[in-house]
Amino acid sequence: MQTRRASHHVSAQTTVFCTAITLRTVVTKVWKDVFLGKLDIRLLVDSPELVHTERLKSVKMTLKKLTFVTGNPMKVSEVRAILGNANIEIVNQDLDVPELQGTTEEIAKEKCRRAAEILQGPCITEDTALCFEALNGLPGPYIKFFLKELGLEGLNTLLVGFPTTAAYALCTFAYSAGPGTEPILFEGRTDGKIVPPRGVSKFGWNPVFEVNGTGKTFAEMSEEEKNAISHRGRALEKLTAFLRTQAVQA
Ligand SMILES: O=P(O)(O)OP(=O)(O)OP(=O)(O)OC[C@H]1O[C@@H](n2cnc3c(O)ncnc32)[C@H](O)[C@@H]1O
Ligand SMILES: [Mg+2]
Repeated sequence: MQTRRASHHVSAQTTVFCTAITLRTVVTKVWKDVFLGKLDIRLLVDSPELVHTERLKSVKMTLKKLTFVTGNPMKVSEVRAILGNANIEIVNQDLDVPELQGTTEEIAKEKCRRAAEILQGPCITEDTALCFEALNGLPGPYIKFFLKELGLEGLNTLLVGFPTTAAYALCTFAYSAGPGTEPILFEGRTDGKIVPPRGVSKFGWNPVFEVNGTGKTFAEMSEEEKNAISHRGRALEKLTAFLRTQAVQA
């Protein structure tokens, strides 16, 4: 009788011990993934029911949420429309991130680095440049200030006397896996020319940018038409392809 009770006691202890070891292994693996940046900790909060690492990996593969740091609601709406069926939810954070002077790459990387530091987590940022061939690529990343000071007509006046009005729109997305990691860039470009304003003026310099081969400015296109050929659409194609490879390696 005593022997039976003792063996029962030992087997209960063994079960508790094994469960503790298993739990410890799972928890250690999850926190290691979080620490190494393989797993966004917010996924744990969003999906507390998923405690098995294999299932957590599959959550990462779907990349449900991505924080897009921007103060521009039109960018958010275009990105959401373009990513519509890519199974990625864009969460917008309007943080006041300083934009440095420099090349489009330097500006994009530094902005994303700072955004990830403020957020203490992964994020994407985006910079849009409008580059005039006659001006060796200027205003480029400084288009926001030129547009604000000169207006749509002024962007045309700027090119009077130059032999070409050729221009291109350049969109640079930067992705940071978290603070302390080097942002990765994804560029998209659309070629066109600067023309007197045409179409509905809802977003930035859309009315003065006529896309090559279409005879239309961005402001004369439907959202779908613009997104299919835009600098933003092309950059997002590269970003989503990258996110898919990340998921495969997870
Ligand atoms: O917070 P962020 O993301 O920096 O938003 P922002 O509005 O400051 O954006 P940028 O620094 O990239 O400046 C780009 C300027 O070009 C404008 N712009 C950006 N994308 C555009 C697009 O697709 N069509 C027309 N104008 C655009 C935008 O309104 C800004 O005036
Ligand atoms: Mg900006």
